[in-house]
Amino acid sequence: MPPEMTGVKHVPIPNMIERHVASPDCRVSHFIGHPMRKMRARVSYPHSPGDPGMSLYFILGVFVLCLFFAILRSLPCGKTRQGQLPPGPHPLPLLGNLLDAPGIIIPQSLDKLASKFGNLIHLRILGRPTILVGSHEIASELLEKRSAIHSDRPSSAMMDLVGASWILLKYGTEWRHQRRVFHESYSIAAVSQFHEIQEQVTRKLLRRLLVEPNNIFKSLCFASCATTVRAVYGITMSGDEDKYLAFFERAIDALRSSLEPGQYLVEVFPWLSCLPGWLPGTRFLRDAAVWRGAIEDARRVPFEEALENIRRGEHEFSMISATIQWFQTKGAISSEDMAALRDAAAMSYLGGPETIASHTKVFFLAMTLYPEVQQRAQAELDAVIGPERLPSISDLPSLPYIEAILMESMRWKQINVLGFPHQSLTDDEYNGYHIPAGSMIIPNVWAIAHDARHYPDPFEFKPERYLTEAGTLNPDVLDPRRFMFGYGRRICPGRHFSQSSLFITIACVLHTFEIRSGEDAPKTPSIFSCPKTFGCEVRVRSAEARALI
Ligand code: HEM
Repeated sequence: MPPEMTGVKHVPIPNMIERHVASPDCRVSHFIGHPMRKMRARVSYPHSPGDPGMSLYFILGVFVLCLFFAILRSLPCGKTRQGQLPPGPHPLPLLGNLLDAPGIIIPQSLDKLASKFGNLIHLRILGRPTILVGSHEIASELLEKRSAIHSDRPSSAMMDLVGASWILLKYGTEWRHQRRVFHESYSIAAVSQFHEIQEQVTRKLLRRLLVEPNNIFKSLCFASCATTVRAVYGITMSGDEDKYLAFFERAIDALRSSLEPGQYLVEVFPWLSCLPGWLPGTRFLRDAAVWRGAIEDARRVPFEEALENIRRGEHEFSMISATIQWFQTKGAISSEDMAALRDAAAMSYLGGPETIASHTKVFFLAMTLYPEVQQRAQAELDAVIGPERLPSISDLPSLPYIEAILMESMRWKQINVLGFPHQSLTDDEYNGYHIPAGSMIIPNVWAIAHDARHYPDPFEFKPERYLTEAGTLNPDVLDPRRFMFGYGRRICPGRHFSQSSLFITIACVLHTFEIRSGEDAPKTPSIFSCPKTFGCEVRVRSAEARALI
């Protein structure tokens, strides 16, 4: 992006924006007053009681047929015509390994599976072959080197029902278009345009920690959401009651509920989504209609507001304003451009804040348990930054110990023990094992992050593991950022943005505060996960530090 585009406050309004705001299928401004009520009013079930199109007998007939074929497809078999599948637990007829599914999001069960079957495990979940990959080397071979084969996403009937299939885009033209939008805003070169925003919001976080030292987790969530909403939409969030915090929380809850593993039979039998909503057992259809409203609000309302601000010439620099300028340099803006921008923005809004806040929380937990790490970090900050100023994102190369804390905070405890599933487009073979087309390939991030070959004492928080004796980053140690953001063509496009957000928060908090365990701090926290809340307090380090806040 040419440098003159960054920081520009007013851009001429392209006709496309006008058309988009006024377009009849984009009536978000109508929802602002009563978003949920209006969204719900729009949702209708595919078949009403009086609809003669589908009789109960027909539904039953289809059900029996599907059941028959599902049983046939799921009969236990470790071999296909094309070759031997990777080892794994025995699948049950019809259910496959569905009963193992809830277990695979629990580290202890993943450990058991890996010790029995190794680093490449085959399971049959929701009628499809699922390959769990427990080593970085295999994940990078399949998902990076062979990413032309394994870069699709599985579809989900529940995501379709809640109107969120745009989050799991198939590998194709639409995804490529959206990826170009992401690249334009979040590539390593482009992401520095957000540094000032990230630094400003971090200073606000420090002030809030000073005033509310006991409200740390709420403050972290607010800060990560405020950074994203400001950077993406150019909107400044006001406080805990801000509507964009509420939209975000509702949409995240909706997504979490609809993606709960093993919860919905409709994932096995997608045709169940065609049943009328009044039938007993179709509660999921009614829930989905409510969740659809929450997700659609988050997708459209802030986008419409950002466009309106641009139209009125009252906007701040943001991903939206910069991308629209970039579109203009290429010529006329198409409706596909605007849809790609809307969805890229919404994926940032829904994908960024929670992940960033969760890793920051892990950092706080580590500081309460490893005071010697905190002291060494503060010694580095005192020596490099000094008492006169706060750290900035450009200080990252001079603060290797802080960067090592960031890396260890990502590796030590995971928010999601499994990575995002990829789907194979064609058959593949790895190490003599057959990987059928349509397989879901899921990195077992928890196992990779605790692989003792790369990380001796994997359950200890040891930032020094990434450093040479001279105190510089050691390129021979596997950098957790190489797997925590996924792999290959589907790698997280927000990774550079996230790293600067995490870095500036860690550096500024350590520079100004001392983090201690609070009264209800866990004496021996679980080695597996980060507790939802834990006793933690912050105190200003010194009078000089207070003056900086
Ligand atoms: C610490 C914070 C974050 C972590 C750990 C993280 C992690 C991930 C992972 C593991 C994936 C799946 C990659 C794969 O399929 O191989 C992903 C995808 C994605 N992330 Fe992030 N993410 C973070 C923050 C962000 C932010 C801030 C944004 C946006 C600004 C973002 C946007 C996305 C998008 C759009 C995708 C989907 C990519 C696709 O399907 O092609 N993420 N992220």
